[in-house]
Amino acid sequence: MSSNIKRRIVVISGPSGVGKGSINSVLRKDKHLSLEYSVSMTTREPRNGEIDGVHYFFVTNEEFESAIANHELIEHAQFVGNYYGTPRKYVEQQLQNGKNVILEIEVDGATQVIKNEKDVLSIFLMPPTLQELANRLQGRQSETPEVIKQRLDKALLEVPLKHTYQYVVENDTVENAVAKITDILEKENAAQSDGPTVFDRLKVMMGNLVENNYMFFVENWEMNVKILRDNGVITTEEFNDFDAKEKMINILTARLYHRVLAHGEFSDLLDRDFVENQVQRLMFKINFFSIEQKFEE
Ligand SMILES: Nc1nc2c(ncn2[C@@H]2O[C@H](COP(=O)(O)OP(=O)(O)O)[C@@H](O)[C@H]2O)c(=O)[nH]1
Ligand SMILES: Nc1ncnc2c1ncn2[C@@H]1O[C@H](COP(=O)(O)OP(=O)(O)O)[C@@H](O)[C@H]1O
Repeated sequence: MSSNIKRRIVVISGPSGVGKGSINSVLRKDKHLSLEYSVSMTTREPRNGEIDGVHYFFVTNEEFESAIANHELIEHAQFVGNYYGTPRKYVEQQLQNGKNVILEIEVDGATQVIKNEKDVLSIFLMPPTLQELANRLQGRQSETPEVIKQRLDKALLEVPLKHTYQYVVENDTVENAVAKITDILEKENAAQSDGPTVFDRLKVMMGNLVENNYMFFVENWEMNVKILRDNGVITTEEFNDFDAKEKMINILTARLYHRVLAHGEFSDLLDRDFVENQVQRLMFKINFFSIEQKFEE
């Protein structure tokens, strides 16, 4: 394992039926990602084809409640009438074995993990539309119509919480979503990349774009920030630390990367015309009169 690799707890959440299981089963086949899947404990009944100890540890309410009492779970939550929880021992073992551990858990549990565990990488999966989510849930034929309705209602409560995750990834196709999540893991040094990541290549392209097309705005921004320093709005140290060109490149790269993760074809990030066109719009979101940047989507 090279020195800069940092193994992580990878929390992947998203509404029931969005495609978490489908995506995770593809990700886990990619050995270079070193992903181990945390098998959760649940009181839900097994679905057709689900195997105890593989898909879940299927337990009774009493067994689950004693696991809580014995502090055997990293987190737990109730979801549409059943308990779900992550056994601590396996996660800690896998991290010690130099593996990343995927926790496929709902939002309440994810909030506990993000709060209590260190170095968590959190990803929220979104469907292209709510109708598509309903189609997938119905298409899976794993729940009764009543439970499907309950799960769709729960989805309407979970989707607004997606911005509490570091990354929001749309599952339009499993292939596109897997490409995005693979790049995130490599970008976050949770997995070895055998060359520059898409994020790295986008940042180089963005640097060329800013140098060739936007230096007028960089210089203008530097002058405005100098006025802030002269008027005592910012300190000399803040002024000296401010590099408008680097800040613009970083802002534009991060915003475009996150925008395409949430809705778009991942390979477009390497298409110069696409990037140039998107940057023209993103430039309007930069506040050239401040060093703090607050983006509203
Ligand atoms: N908090 C928590 N949620 C879990 C755990 N395991 C599964 N879940 C979540 O519980 C919800 C219901 O899971 P499941 O009944 O398998 O339905 P699915 O989402 O349609 O696959 C999903 O959002 C899962 O991500 C766990 O260990 N802890
Ligand atoms: N990108 C996708 N496009 C169309 N159908 C999908 C996609 N991803 C998953 N599905 C299907 O949607 C249903 C729910 O997927 P699943 O992985 O069980 O979701 P989750 O684990 O999030 O509940 C399954 O029938 C699966 O085959």
